[in-house]
Amino acid sequence: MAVNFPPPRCTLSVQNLTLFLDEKVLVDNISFDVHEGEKVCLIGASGSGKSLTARAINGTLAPYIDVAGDVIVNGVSVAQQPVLARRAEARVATVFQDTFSALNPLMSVGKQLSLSTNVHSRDELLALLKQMQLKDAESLLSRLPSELSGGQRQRLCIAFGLLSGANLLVADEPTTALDVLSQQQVIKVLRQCCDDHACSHSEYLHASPLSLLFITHDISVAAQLCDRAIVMQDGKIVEQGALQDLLSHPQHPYTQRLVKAAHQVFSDTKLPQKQAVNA
Ligand SMILES: Nc1ncnc2c1ncn2[C@@H]1O[C@H](COP(=O)(O)OP(=O)(O)OP(=O)(O)O)[C@@H](O)[C@H]1O
Repeated sequence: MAVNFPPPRCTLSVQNLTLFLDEKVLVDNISFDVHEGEKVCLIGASGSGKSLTARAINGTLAPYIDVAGDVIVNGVSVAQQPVLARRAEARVATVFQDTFSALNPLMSVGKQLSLSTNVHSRDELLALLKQMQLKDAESLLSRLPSELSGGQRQRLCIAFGLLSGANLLVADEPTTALDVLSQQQVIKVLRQCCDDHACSHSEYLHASPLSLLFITHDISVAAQLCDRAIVMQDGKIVEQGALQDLLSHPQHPYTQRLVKAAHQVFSDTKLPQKQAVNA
């Protein structure tokens, strides 16, 4: 007898979102959903509106930007709500390209983790860092953020984000400033957090499957991580669908250019498969 599973829950629903500055439309009537456990990328050129969309989702939009439409996180309408006004279930974990803006430069990593989270004992902190694939965890705890590599800092920021208990992680260009090996480590951690629910083995992290909105201008990085892609150009969504479909049959001229450029980088015309990250 066929078993009917319930459809996955919608973690994030962006509905006809428009962002204006005075008369100028910066993000133009965009709509998309992210379901529980999904890894979705928002791809577009610089200035296409990706970061503004991320800020509307996580509640950090500048107050002078006008908002129309809605953003619904775990069933709660939050489009007009700044982050500090949000109920716990509508909080969104966010990691940015600039890790220094998220970390206190004058406080050791261990102290920051224990002050801003419920993880206090040294053993618990060490276990957490291990989950983030951070080696030499003992020594990391006593270091300042400036004494970590960019990739280590980015994985630390992912840990901070997830420790908030959020089930939605928005990662805004988290690998852009990193070298290729550090990029791979960050992608591997994000994959584990989403796919294997590795983080949910810890009582300190989210209990339900994590959904990811991964923001990038690089479709070849997105291809290593995400299932679905939303392509933005000039504030509008021009195409969305399964990432592998977009890679093999891009419809919109902008997506076609993105895919062609990515194929030129990988001269054998094969983009990296998601599994390659596990190698
Ligand atoms: N706080 C702001 N005030 C005024 N205009 C803004 C603000 N933030 C972004 N913009 C404008 O909105 C448009 C979209 O910017 P956004 O930062 O969302 O682009 P992006 O796709 O994230 O680009 P990048 O990949 O370079 O980060 C741009 O024209 C930008 O100049």
